[in-house]
Amino acid sequence: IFYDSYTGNVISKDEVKQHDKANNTFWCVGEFEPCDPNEGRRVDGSCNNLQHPTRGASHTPFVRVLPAVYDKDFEPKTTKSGNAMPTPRYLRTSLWSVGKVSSQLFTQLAIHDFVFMSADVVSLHDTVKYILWKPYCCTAKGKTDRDCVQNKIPDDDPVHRFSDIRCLNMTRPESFQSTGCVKNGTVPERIVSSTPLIDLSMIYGSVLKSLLANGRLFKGGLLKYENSNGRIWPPSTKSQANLCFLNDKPRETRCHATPDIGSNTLASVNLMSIWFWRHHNFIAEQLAKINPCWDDNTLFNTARDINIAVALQIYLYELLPLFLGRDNLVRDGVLSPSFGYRDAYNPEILPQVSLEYPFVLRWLHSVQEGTLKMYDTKGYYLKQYPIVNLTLRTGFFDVDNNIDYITQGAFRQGSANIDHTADPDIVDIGLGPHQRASDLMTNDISKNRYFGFQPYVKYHEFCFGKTIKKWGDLEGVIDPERIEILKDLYEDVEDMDLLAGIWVERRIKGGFVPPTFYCLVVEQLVRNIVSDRHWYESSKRPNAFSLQQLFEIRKASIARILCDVGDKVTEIQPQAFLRPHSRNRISRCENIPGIDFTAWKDFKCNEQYTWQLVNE
Ligand code: HEM
Repeated sequence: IFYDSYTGNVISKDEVKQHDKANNTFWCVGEFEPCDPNEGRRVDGSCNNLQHPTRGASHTPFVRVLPAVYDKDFEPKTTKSGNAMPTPRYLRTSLWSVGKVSSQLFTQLAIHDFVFMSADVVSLHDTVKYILWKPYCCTAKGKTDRDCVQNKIPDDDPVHRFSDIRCLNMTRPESFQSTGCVKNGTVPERIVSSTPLIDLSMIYGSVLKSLLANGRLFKGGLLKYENSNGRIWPPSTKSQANLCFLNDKPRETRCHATPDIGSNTLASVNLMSIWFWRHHNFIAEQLAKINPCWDDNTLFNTARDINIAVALQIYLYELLPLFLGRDNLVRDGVLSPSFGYRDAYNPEILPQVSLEYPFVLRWLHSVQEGTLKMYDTKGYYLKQYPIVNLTLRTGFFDVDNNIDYITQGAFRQGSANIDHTADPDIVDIGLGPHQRASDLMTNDISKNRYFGFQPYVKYHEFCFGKTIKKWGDLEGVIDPERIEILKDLYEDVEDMDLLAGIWVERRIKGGFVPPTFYCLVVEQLVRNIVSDRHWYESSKRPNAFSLQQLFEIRKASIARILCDVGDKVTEIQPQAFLRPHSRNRISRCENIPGIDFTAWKDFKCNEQYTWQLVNE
């Protein structure tokens, strides 16, 4: 059955032909088998909501927490008085100091996991577009291409007053309008290729065909794998021309050919993808030992279901409470207060992502350290490497034991501190050799405007019910010295960009993140839980876990994953998102609890197997 990706309505073969002619079928048309209410989670995300089968699939619309605001022709809005807004780079350099301050609390591993959680619901084309497809935005040609955004650098810029760089490259976000699915002249609605729910899109992809071709081994429920230098890797592309542009050839050759090649992008996504890829196979092997008569399909589907549940369990119950506050998350319905089932499914809420959710996660760019530190297995510091030079460079991990040392560093090195300081590499290099210069956080403010987000004060009102009309109303929300800077930057408090407000807010009570960041992340997580018919804590979903199985999933931890599939990890601290300290000592893996897979023992299968053995 063919569906219009935007409206979700069934369309005819003739209409599909029109899209073929316009060369936009990939974006605008979804083709799905009829739904079976008893089927598990589909890779393409379709049929999650039985009344709206396309919702939950890729290339379907985001929701907006607040309606968009744009100027004429969907250009970014001006100030209340009609003047130009302050330039993104000027805002960034004014609101952030630059330097290196390590968190004494959180590890780099926590940041790796945050990036992986974000990557599950977005896709790389908006960045690839200005790196590869339209690299000319800062040239004269860029002035005439409507897709191009030229982020100006002021002449007195603290860094580039010493260089000739006066513009940072960017393109507008791809939308249903830009891809030709919806007519121009309507509010631009963002389009991405991942499925909107958190379902390990980076491992299994978002298209069944790709999973079958590039993922499944069709043996023992396993994902395809390769053995290189004694390590297990996801399958790699054999073509010289591949996405890993920064591989330092001829030594570095590896590039993943996984169902979603986005696994090659940021170093964090890459590492987490390698671990969760291997973790699928680890689970499948355990299940095969316990249930020797399970066929490949049963092993694969059960391993995938457990792998997704483990990822969610770790995001919700291990990662997020550390940053957002456990009590806050229980109060707001993100964490279940009990160990047992949680049946929160509501078919009236569609499985979608808010446009604001992945956007506000960009605040974490300020918590990214510029260098990855490398340690040996005994915790001796060896060396470090700039993380910005590892984007699209999978080959690096496969040489010189780098993956071993980087894995050790992930749980020993601090993240950047949560403060008013951003790492110099993140704000002046950003994309490494992919661009002459780039500032991730300048792009973030610029994207804020191209997404048409309402001003910060409107989101503050949405989240906390408090109207802010004058600078004085921000007392208690933002420190006075930050308000002083903001006053110099913006003509009026109501002009302040959403992200600028988040950047300077005081931390939330009981957690470490800005309150409006908290509000918009929680808003999405709750939507996720109630709109996902296959939510792992539910007792009513198809093939739901037994209570005993769910209790086992609750034991999952990032430390255990690294013990099971990390390279040369034999000891680690139990709470590996936190730096080791006296109550979180590095100890041997044998002491880290893990899932007991006998909870999945299939007695029918075992009876039959025993019977077979007896007869033989
Ligand atoms: C070295 C580290 C990192 C690099 C090189 C990097 C790079 C980028 C780039 C190039 C973009 C697109 C910017 C644009 O709109 O033009 C981006 C967006 C984003 N980044 Fe990062 N990033 C890094 C770290 C992080 C971290 C730690 C997080 C934590 C969650 C994160 C989350 C995001 C999110 C959610 C987006 C928006 C994606 C989208 O909406 O398509 N990034 N990043």
